[in-house]
Amino acid sequence: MMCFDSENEEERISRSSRRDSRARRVNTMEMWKRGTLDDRPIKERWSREFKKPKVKKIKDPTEKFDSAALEGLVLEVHRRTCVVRLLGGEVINATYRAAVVHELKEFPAVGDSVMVARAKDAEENAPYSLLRVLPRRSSLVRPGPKDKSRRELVLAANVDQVVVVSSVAEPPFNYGFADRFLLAANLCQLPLVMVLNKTDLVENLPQGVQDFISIVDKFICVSCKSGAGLDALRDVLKNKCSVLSGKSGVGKSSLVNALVPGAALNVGEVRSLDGKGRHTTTSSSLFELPFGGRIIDTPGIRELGVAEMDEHDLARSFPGFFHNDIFTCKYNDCMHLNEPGCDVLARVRSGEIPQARYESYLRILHSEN
Ligand SMILES: Nc1nc2c(ncn2[C@@H]2O[C@H](COP(=O)(O)OP(=O)(O)OP(=O)(O)O)[C@@H](O)[C@H]2O)c(=O)[nH]1
Ligand SMILES: [Zn+2]
Repeated sequence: MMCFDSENEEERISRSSRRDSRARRVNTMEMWKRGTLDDRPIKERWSREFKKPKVKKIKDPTEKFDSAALEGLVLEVHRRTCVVRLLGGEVINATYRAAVVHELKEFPAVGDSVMVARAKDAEENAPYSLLRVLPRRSSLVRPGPKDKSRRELVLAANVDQVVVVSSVAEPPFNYGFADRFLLAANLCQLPLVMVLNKTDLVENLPQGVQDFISIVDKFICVSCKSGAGLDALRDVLKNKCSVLSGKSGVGKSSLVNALVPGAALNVGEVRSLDGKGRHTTTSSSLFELPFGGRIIDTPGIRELGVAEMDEHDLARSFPGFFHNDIFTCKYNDCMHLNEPGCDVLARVRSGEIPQARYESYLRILHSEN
């Protein structure tokens, strides 16, 4: 007895439409043999659009606006609005419309330079609209495939360096977090600076941490409590735009407060029940440093939901494994685990690739989420 549950029904329909298209092909063959084949391009013969062309008018996002567009810097990004500081210093809210986002294939990110304007006949307190995101000099992008709406998630724009704040104790050094930022920074060709906070709590750095900092571009040991290392950190941040990230509890707020008097971030704030803390998923904040430069305080890559990289992409593009992206392992799909002819393993054994870098790769490869 046949059973037509919904799944079978679907299958049956798809099978029959396959049969139809096969029938059409057969007909075409017949017509060709008989010399009655309509040889107009397939578009002309079949397509509804061709018969009734629909010309899609691309809206000019500026048409409704005054020519007096103003330039500004994005300080925060929310779901539909962003906080922009205009060149004149005024801080405003600008909404970004789907059309703009569609045209840019991109959402605005903290650190972007943008053009905003008010609608032509708007009142004084009407909101601004975002017209354009000016070209980016660099950006920190979440590693992994683009998400469903096929956009890259830019964590911060126009940045010079990525600064990861970790604590050496309480909570202990978080390798997974550091790995992800090291990967993201390397893939975006941005230098990574590791800030090790709470050094007042330990005599010596644990061996694992020492190994890890050997593969970052720069590291600075600080203590917000004693003030040690803060001057060295100021030197590193001076006149640069740095993305700052750190897991909860490592002392990032204490650090920002020490660097930007008046930032008034809550230290040791009670966190929400879900444990994810006070950050909303898309916002970040931008702070001007009193000694020159700025910092962008971003929620972590993990908090943003890591779109896992395809593991073969990871094996091919892991920073520091291959020169000029030339894959030198014997097998194309080598994951550098124990495959014969693996050049990465050979160079880890010879010391050319630091063991810590290889371990960072393994941690990302085997991480879940
Ligand atoms: N011993 C020691 N404690 C520190 C240091 N820096 C910060 N702390 C403490 O670490 C705890 C967390 O500090 P916060 O600045 O709130 O850490 P955070 O990373 O901003 O954490 P969230 O606000 O949860 O994101 C607080 O109790 C601080 O007093 C330090 O250098 N040494
Ligand atoms: Zn390999």
